[in-house]
Amino acid sequence: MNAIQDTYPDELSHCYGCGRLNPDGLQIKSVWNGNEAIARFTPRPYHTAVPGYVYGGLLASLIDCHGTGTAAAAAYAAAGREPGTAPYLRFLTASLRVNFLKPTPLGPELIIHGRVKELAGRKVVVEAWIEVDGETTVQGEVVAVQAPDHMLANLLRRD
Ligand SMILES: CCCCCCCCCCCC(=O)SCCNC(=O)CCNC(=O)[C@H](O)C(C)(C)COP(=O)(O)OP(=O)(O)OC[C@H]1O[C@@H](n2cnc3c(N)ncnc32)[C@H](O)[C@@H]1OP(=O)(O)O
Repeated sequence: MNAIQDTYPDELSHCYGCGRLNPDGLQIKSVWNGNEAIARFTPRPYHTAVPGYVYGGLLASLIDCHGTGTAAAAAYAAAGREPGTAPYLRFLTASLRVNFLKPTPLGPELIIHGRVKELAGRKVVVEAWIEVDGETTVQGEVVAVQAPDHMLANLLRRD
């Protein structure tokens, strides 16, 4: 199945965390399975906090962009629409909460989970957590709000 980020139009694909057109970014890929979205990410050696452990800001970014990706995938599913079709359901982070439960080891692949807690109107609340070697090390919540029409219209205008 396609990652939701691969269905975003080019103009909305430059985000540092999840833009497929940002060569310097993290290029997070969130795959929706009908119940939750999963992303996989293997931190690089330079994503270090202290030797052997992942930098917390990176972990927060993973929760952030996987949260907005989960929101988009869930919103398309709830509307019975094909992901990536216009009018675009693209979400911005209104609020991001991250709890670092234990240090996250640097080296193994991280699995980022996203599940919808609430979906109503333009707002989706997503609970997300990061699992590594079968343990949850980070837990968070993202309030994602659908990008207002005027913002999208500006970005999608082709001169
Ligand atoms: C540019 C296109 C990009 C499209 C491309 C986007 C790339 C995305 C990237 C991934 C993530 C990021 O880094 S995004 C970058 C960081 N985030 C931002 O810069 C966002 C800056 N903030 C904003 O632009 C605005 O505050 C918005 C759009 C998020 C919300 O403004 P709004 O559209 O006027 O929303 P509003 O009608 O007041 O509220 C809608 C619902 O959301 C709730 N709500 C609003 N803010 C909050 C909040 N902080 N915490 C809890 N809930 C909130 C309201 O109570 C309401 O719930 P109810 O009454 O309906 O229940």
